[in-house]
This record gives sequence, structure tokens and C-alpha cells, in this order.
Amino acid sequence: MKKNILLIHTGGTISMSEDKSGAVKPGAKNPLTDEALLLSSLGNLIVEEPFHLPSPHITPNEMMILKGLIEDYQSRGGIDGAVITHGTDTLEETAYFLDLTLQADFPIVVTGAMRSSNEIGSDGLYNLISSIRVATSQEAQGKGVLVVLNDEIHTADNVTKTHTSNVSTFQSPQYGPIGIVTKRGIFFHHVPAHREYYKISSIDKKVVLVKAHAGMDSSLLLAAKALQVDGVVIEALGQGNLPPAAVEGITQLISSNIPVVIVSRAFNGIVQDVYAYEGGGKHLRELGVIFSNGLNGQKARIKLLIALARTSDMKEMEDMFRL
Ligand SMILES: NC(=O)C[C@H](N)C(=O)O
Repeated sequence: MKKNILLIHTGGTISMSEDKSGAVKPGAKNPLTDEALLLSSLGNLIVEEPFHLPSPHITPNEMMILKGLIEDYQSRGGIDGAVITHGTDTLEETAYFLDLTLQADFPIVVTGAMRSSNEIGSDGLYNLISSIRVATSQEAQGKGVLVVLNDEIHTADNVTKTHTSNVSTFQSPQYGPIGIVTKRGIFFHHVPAHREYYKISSIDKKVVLVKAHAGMDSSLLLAAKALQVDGVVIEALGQGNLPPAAVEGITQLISSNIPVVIVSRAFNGIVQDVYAYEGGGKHLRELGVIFSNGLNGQKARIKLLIALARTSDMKEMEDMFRL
């Protein structure tokens, strides 16, 4: 029996076309709707298009709209899986947001494309078909929000865009993909180590993301404090260290009760309190910095926004980032 799949289009290259000059842009109509007949052989598709945006235009507000839409369908029942088409630039942030805030009992898959619908070698329709196949697979259940592109199945917490234009751009640097898509089937070779769920009803805090560099000082951190942001995420150096000149900024943020979360600007590995020199991980831990293990900066920012939507207790936030 065909499964009921909620198909949500949000925009991005997957629903754009190239014009004669080679410029890629959204048209009046989503080209994927032309493929409705072909796609309908894969399941009963219930199509929604709550907005049509390139993914650099996506904000947490659109992420909340997607969460609400999926929860609506979930409460009405009868849905066996959901697929979201999304621009690739911020796809990982939306996927991770939904992973943390939805408690769906059916698979949710996010996909996109690197080449627009009318380009040679266009990957959009192929990725969409793969995603619907994953969303209808029994084994995809209970694995959290999945990201499917280029024949690979990734978890939302680990996947990241690693190449500006290549179709194999989505990679999971820490652990690799958890499954593959082939002509014959959907094969999972790993199980996600843990799942997290946080109930939120709004998201409205301001969290900035700062990248550390050799010679970094406190100016951007002090500017963040002056702007009265609600939280700061820093892509720190190596295992989680900062230049000594950044310590003043950290101290002032934390003494103003503004949480500071660090991840590493290295795209593999975790941050730890290893080094005991000024600005080293041990020093940062003593100052009250929260260590986020394994997330990249943009995802730690999403998690901090969610944490701030739930609590102002630093200890509770720290516990959330320990997972
Ligand atoms: N490949 C893509 O989808 C990139 C596009 N700029 C977007 O994210 O909307």
C-alpha cells in the first residue's frame, strides 16, 4: 500500500531554474510540481509550500513555521513520513532545528540540490526521489531528522555543507553518513548514538556567532555585550582555546549573565578543557564558558537559541550542551 508523505517545498536551488545568461533564480512556479506524476508512484503526496525562499533568506521564524506545519499534520494523523525541500546554504540549520524540536513518530527527511532544475546533471529530482524513498522506509523511523542528498543519508546533528558547488557537498565530518540509497533499496549501516528533544513554543532571542583567529582580541565580544545579545557562540581554536586578548571579553560577557558557548573552528573533533595557559580550555572552563561537543558553530547557535527559549539557567544550558 502506498504511504502518505507530506512533501513541503520551501525554495532553494532545487526549485530554481537557470536562464539564458546562466543566472539561477526562482520562477513563478516550482519546477518540481511538473514531476507530480512521476513522484506520485512513490507515495500519496500531500504537497505544501508555506513559503518560497532561497535558503539565505530563511530565519528561525520559517523554521518555526515548518515545525508548526509538521505538528499540525501529526496531530491530525495519517502521515507516514515527511520530506522537506530546502536551499542548501542553511539546510543543515533547519534540519538540526527540526531534529531538536520535533517529536514525530514518522521519518522526516530534508533535501536540496546543487544544480537547478534545468541544468545538465541536475540533482534536484533525483535527490527528491531518494528522499521520498527514505521517508517511506521502515528503517528510517526513530533516527531523528535525516538529510538525504547524493545517495547518502546523514543525521541532522552531524551533516554540514562542505563544498560551495559540488553535488557531494553534504558530509558528516565526525562520523560519516548513517546509510546509503541505491537502486535496490535504502540501507542503514549505523544508528544515531542519541536523540534529543526540547519543547519550545517560540524563538526570539539574539545569539551571535564569532570566529576566533590568530591575534583575536575582545572587540567583537565587547560589541556583543554592548548590543545586549542574549548569547554568544565562538568557533574557538583547536581543542577549544582562545588568544589571551579575548579573555577580557569572555569575562565581561559571563559576568553580565550572557552565556558563551564554544565549538572548534576545526571541523572534526570535540572541544575539551585540556590546555592550562591563559585563554586555554582549562582557563575558559574556569571562567564559565560552556563547551559544545562536536557541533559546528551554526548548529551550536541553533541549540543556544533553543536553550534560551526554555531557560535562563546557565547550568541547565550547560547540561544541554553536554549531550
Ligand atoms: N544549492 C542551493 O540551494 C544554494 C542556494 N543559494 C540556496 O541555499 O538557496
